[in-house]
Amino acid sequence: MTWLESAVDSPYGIHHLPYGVFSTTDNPARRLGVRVGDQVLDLKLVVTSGTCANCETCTALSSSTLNDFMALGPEVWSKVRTQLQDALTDETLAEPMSRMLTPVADVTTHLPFTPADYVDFYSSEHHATNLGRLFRPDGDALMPNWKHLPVGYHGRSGSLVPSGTDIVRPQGQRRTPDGEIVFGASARLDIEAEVGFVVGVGSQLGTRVATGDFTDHVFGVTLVNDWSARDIQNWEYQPLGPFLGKSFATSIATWVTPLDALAASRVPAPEQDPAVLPYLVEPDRYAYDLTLSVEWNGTKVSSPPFAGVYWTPAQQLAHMTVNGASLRTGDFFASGTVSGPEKDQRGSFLELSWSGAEPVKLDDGSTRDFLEDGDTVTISATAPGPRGTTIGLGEVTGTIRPAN
Ligand SMILES: O=C(O)/C=C/C(=O)CC(=O)CC(=O)O
Ligand SMILES: [Ca+2]
Ligand SMILES: [Mg+2]
Repeated sequence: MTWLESAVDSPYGIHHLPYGVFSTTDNPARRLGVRVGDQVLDLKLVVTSGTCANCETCTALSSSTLNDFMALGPEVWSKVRTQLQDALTDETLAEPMSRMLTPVADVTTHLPFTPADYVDFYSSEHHATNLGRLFRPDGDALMPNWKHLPVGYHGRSGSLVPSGTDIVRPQGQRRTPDGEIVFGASARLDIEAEVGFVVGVGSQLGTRVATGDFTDHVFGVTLVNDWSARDIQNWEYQPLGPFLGKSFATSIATWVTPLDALAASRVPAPEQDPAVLPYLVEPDRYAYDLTLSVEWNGTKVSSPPFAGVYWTPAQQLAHMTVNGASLRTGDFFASGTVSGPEKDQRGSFLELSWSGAEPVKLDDGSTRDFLEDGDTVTISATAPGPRGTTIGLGEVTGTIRPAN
């Protein structure tokens, strides 16, 4: 058991230990931290208090971004995680280590890693079916390729922002219902509740990553809100996919949950029919049992279940490298909007309000279809941890500011 009282029975207990980058008013330098209970453990102080003379791992842990540590690979990740768990349960270290803790309420968190490329998939069958109905009511809801490959698009990694960043309402072109082409602030600003995966270990250009090698490359998981301007998107997207309707900002949670922490949350992934091509077959097909929660101005409006998503992150990784495209440390790929079969499991407001036909009621008595200026959306998630514990993923939140 840990000596840190706030970590006992906490969704941020020693079974979790997510990594982030933080600073404080006293010390504005960005440094790596591990969240434990209601505290942040300063990894730079941990390293400097030890006797190690700049080994690769200690140098990486003294960095201002997770990239160097993520590049070291799964053996190092596991070793450091075990060492942290040992230290946090060693009573003799309680006193010296307490001096390396800062309350989470007193820190500012930043983007935890320097993003390389960013890819967003479209892997929830319920979401893709709903969007197909709403965007293309005259065609089949699912495109003919959808069950054969994880559909995705390249996003704009420079517009990934940390949780808490205000989101300025985007402006752009759209077509009015009368067919007029106009320019202005988006009137259909939406969210997408997603789960993101951070690549630690890269790969060589010209080679591919097998589904079974997922855990050799992926460091951890973080929640995503892929803000989407539906009016801009609906006019621009054919035939090359989303562009300016999504690239104005994508928010990510600032705590990265290591994959090791989610070992107990593995559950069988949905069966796939038709059978997939051999490069998408998984030696051990599993999903992660994360239940997301979407709050709109404090009202919980949805609980999207990630375990039901049709394409797994291992398949997404294999697909995005099957042509020989290389991976780099800091690459980030998101699941796509997570929507379940039930109405209160939909991961976007476009679906929840059925394009405005069924407004969503908030606890303050107001109703909404799309986002208004001043609205705040917070996405959080829980997962089962080992031995009956719970893991709480770091939340991703953002508030809408008026168009410039
Ligand atoms: O069906 C479409 O044309 C568009 C779909 C999306 O907007 C979804 C997207 O960004 C991918 C996802 O989040 O699932
Ligand atoms: Ca998306
Ligand atoms: Mg976006």
